[in-house]
Amino acid sequence: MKGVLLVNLGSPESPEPKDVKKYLGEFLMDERVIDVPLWARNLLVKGIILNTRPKASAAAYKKIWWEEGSPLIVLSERLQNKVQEQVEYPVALAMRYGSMTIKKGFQELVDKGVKEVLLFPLYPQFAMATTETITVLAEEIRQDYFPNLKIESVPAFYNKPDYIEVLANSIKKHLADKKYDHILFSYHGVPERHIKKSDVTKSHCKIDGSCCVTPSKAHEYCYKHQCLEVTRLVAEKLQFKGGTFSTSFQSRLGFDPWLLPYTDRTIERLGKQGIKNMAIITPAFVSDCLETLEEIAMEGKEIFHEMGGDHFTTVPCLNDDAEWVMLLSKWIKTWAEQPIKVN
Ligand SMILES: C=CC1=C(C)c2cc3[nH]c(cc4nc(cc5[nH]c(cc1n2)c(C)c5CCC(=O)O)C(CCC(=O)O)=C4C)c(C)c3C=C
Ligand SMILES: [Fe+2]
Ligand SMILES: [Fe+2]
Repeated sequence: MKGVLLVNLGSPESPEPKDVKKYLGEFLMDERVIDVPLWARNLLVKGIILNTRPKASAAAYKKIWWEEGSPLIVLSERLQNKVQEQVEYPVALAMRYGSMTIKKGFQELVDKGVKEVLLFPLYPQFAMATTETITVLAEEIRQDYFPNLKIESVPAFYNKPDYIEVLANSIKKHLADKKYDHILFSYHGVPERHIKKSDVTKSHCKIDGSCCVTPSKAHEYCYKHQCLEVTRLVAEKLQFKGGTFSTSFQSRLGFDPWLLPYTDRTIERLGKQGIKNMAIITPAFVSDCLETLEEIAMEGKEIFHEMGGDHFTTVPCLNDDAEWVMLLSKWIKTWAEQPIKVN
């Protein structure tokens, strides 16, 4: 039998500093997230970040936490349940970090008789810190605990026409009665170094403003290219006029150069330039989370108002949107009809 494992990032068990510290410890000690040698990662994460950040992060989590739990987890569960209603194959949910492990997800499927799994990282764009860390860990778990299980992974789907259509429809629906002079597409950032490490050609990605628009094999794994493509394709679909939309990158951590321009500075600049009404969409996330509900909808809004802006609208992530559920279900059914292609 076939089955599906949806995988998202994960969240702390609670918004208390001790749980946030535990979560950040697992997340940031991942060599594909903070990609420095182990001794340096230990020093940076265990020596510095875990002694300073959990308190502030916990305060941020407390502002967005729901009665049912972390928005990211609750919204991922709603998505899983709705997809399960549409497909006949078992659909399980796991998180890369935290207690809802990939191992438990595989076990749940195996217990239902599943022998072939569609591993579905819930990220439209490829990144070493998201898609790759999931597929690598899933393969290790398969080898160690489920050697007979066959796994096929879903690659980044950033440019699939049906995905762009669903995303565009959701934006159109949410902005129908809103005032906006500018739309900002804000994606989670990554250090520039990650882009270079993922460059399969080893020479294409110079992050010079032109490599991402010059065709290359590197783009199959270029996070920046894939983000820019989502902006371009959605803008084309919704016929946004040039100059009325732009792209930026949020949530940087540490002192390395991250992808530019930064979202907070872009919001500030737009406000200073006299934009009075702005809308912001966050297509790197399929579920609303700390980064959209706090960093954008609260902090971003505050920056914009401080700069003299009037209306600041945030478009929700796809979450459990009906068209998104239909699309995921369609992809799963199409996959299930083909012989499995093991990675
Ligand atoms: C597109 C998805 C994501 C990428 C790429 C990514 C990279 C990345 N993130 C950090 C550090 C942090 N991220 C944090 C939260 C967070 N990150 C993502 C997604 C991506 N991260 C999500 C969905 C969330 C929210 C999780 C939730 O529980 O709601 C945090 C924790 C919050 C905080 O303390 O600010 C950190 C830290 C790095 C270093 C990185 C590297 C490429
Ligand atoms: Fe992150
Ligand atoms: Fe690129």
